[in-house]
Amino acid sequence: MSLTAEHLRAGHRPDIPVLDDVGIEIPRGRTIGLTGPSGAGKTTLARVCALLHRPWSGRVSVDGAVVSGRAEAPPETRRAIAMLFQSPRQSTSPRLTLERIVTEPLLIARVPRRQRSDVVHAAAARVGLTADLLTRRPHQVSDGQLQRACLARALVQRPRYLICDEMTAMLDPATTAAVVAVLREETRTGLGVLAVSHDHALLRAWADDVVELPVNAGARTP
Ligand SMILES: Nc1ncnc2c1ncn2[C@@H]1O[C@H](COP(=O)(O)OP(=O)(O)OP(=O)(O)O)[C@@H](O)[C@H]1O
Repeated sequence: MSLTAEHLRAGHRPDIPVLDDVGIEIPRGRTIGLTGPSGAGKTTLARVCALLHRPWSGRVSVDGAVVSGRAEAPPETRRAIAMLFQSPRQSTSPRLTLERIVTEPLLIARVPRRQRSDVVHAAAARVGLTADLLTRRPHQVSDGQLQRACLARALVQRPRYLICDEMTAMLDPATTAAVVAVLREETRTGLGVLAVSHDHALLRAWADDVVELPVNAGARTP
C-alpha cells in the first residue's frame, strides 16, 4: 500500500519542466524525507503527490488506484491525503477560531455535531493545544500554536498519507520535536508521510529514507 508517483513531468511554465521523469513512493507506515537544492522542484513534487498540481504526464496512484486529479478523485481518495504547509497562516482563515479550523474536515465529512467536539478536543490534546487556545483566532496565537492546530486538523481527517512541505521551518526546536513525535506515532499506526525539508539533521532523525531531488536541466533553462 503506497502513494506512488511515476515518470512525472510537471512544471509551471509551458515547455520548462521542473520535474522530468521523476518518481517517488510513499509507503504506508513510513516517512520519506525529500530534500534537494532550492528550485529543484520539491514543492512541485509534494503538490503533485497531494493532487494539488496536475502533472503534464506520468502517473499518481493511491493504494493501487490511478488518480488523474483532485477534482476527479472520489471523496474517499481526497480524504486519504492531507497536506501541511510551511506557513500555517496561509492555510487557515483568520476569521475562524482554532476549534473551528480543526473541525473543518469533520464538517466536510458530515460527522454529527455531538461527535465532533470529542474528536476535536482529543486531537488538540494530542498536539499539545489547550482548550483555551482553541477559543482563539489565528492572530491571537503563535506560528507554532497555529501549526499545531493545522496538524490537529490533518489528524481528524484520518488521512492515509500526509504531505509535509517544510512544515517545521517556522517552528522552534521544542515545537518541531513535539510535532515530529506525534507524526512518528502516526506512522507506527500506518500513516505514510512525505517530509520535505532543507534540514538534513531533522530528516536523519525523522525519516526512514531520504530522497535527494537534483535540479533538472529543464528547470535551469531561462
Ligand atoms: N507558481 C509558479 N509559477 C511559475 N514558476 C514556479 C511556480 N512555482 C514554482 N515555480 C518554479 O518552479 C521551480 C521549482 O520550484 P519549487 O518551489 O517546486 O522548488 P523547491 O525545490 O521546493 O524550492 P525551495 O527549496 O526554494 O522551496 C522553481 O524554478 C520555481 O521558480
